[in-house]
Amino acid sequence: MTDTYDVIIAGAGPAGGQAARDLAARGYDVCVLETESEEEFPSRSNKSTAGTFPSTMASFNIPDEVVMNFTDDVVLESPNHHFERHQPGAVLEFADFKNWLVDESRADGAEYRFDARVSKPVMEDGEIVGVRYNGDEEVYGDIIIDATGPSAPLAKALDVCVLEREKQAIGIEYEFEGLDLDPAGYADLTDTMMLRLDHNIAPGGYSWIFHTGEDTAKVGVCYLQNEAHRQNAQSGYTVDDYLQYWVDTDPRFENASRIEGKQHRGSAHVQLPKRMSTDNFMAIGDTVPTVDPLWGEGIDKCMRSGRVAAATADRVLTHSERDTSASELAIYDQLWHERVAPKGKNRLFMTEMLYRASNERYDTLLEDLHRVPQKRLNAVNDGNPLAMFQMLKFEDLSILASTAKDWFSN
Ligand SMILES: Cc1cc2nc3c(=O)[nH]c(=O)nc-3n(C[C@H](O)[C@H](O)[C@H](O)COP(=O)(O)OP(=O)(O)OC[C@H]3O[C@@H](n4cnc5c(N)ncnc54)[C@H](O)[C@@H]3O)c2cc1C
Repeated sequence: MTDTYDVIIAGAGPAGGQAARDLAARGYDVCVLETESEEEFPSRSNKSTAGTFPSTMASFNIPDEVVMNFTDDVVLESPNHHFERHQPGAVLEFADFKNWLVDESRADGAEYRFDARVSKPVMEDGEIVGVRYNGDEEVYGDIIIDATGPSAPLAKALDVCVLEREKQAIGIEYEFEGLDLDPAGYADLTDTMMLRLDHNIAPGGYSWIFHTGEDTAKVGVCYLQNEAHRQNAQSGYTVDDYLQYWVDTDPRFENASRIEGKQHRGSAHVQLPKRMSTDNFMAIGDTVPTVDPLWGEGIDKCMRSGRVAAATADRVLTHSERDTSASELAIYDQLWHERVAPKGKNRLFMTEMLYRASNERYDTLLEDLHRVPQKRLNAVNDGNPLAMFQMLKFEDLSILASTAKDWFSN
């Protein structure tokens, strides 16, 4: 077993798996270190609802075999209203998807070491040249990529990204059977992905029901422990308690039961990254962090960050003089802002405003959505400031002012 590679990747999630896939396909020696055991992979890291859209499926050639259910529409719910939009999607079986990434990259020659918990960088003359894992084992590479999600042991040690506790979103999800997907008074959730804005269920965040076929669905809650959460929180409630409260009070769950062993939980940081690379090093996926602030779409973004990191590595490694210095790898940061999270700042600002709004404002927002032209909705979703401004009402000025105040004081 060689212990020196072109690229070492810590973490076999969507970001690390995709980076390994692209690099192996280009003929580089790649080694992926994953903390979980191969037999149970993914276990703790099987955290995602894994709702995706056709553009992701096509861009990364994701096969139908890892899809649990193809959906037709996206539904937004507030306490008393809903808004439906035709937007095809696919709910993946996240575990199968992660294993598919491993198989694909392995087929092109990537080497995987499971049961390999990365703890810190191996440094030489102030630069990372390898990683330490499982206590005292070491492996070396020209480029090291941290793709371990929020644990980020290498990025933290190199001071590349500082993940803020205040910006950590936590999520919990169960898979259910026996759901009533089309009761009177609610949207028909058959073949849909539904997101609900309701501080009684997810204070400072949102909840969801993603249909996975017949009478089954993925049902979850996530929120940031921010000011909006504190204002609306129920004393002593954990994220699990909120999900239980929803299940106990919503008639759609009256005859529903949890599917044994189908529980997913995890976290991601919703914040703007400052930098993502340094000498011989790039941080990708939720290590950066990369997840879309507004709707928590992380798979597409993380795979795209893996892809632009692989393209950057390819660019610097093809030179006969391999220059993997910070200034050469900074192209990754540039590509990230252009191709992974364009208008990231605007979308983050919009998200912070959205979660500060009241339940009553969520109701009026959803009523308004029926009247807003599709083109403008697309522009809002793309983070267009003018389109965002056009959605505001007079009563939003105080939210706008407090969001702006916090934004500029941080
Ligand atoms: C509850 C929940 C629901 C979500 N729903 C959706 C959704 O519907 N659609 C969507 O697009 N996104 C969703 N996301 C977001 C998406 O899952 C993440 O953005 C994405 O998984 C991040 O990918 P990643 O590769 O950066 O990191 P991760 O998926 O976190 O993968 C990191 C990998 O690194 C490994 N690892 C960790 N530490 C170490 C270490 N020290 N050494 C070695 N290996 C290590 C882990 O075991 C894991 O395999 C959801 C997230 C959560 C938590």
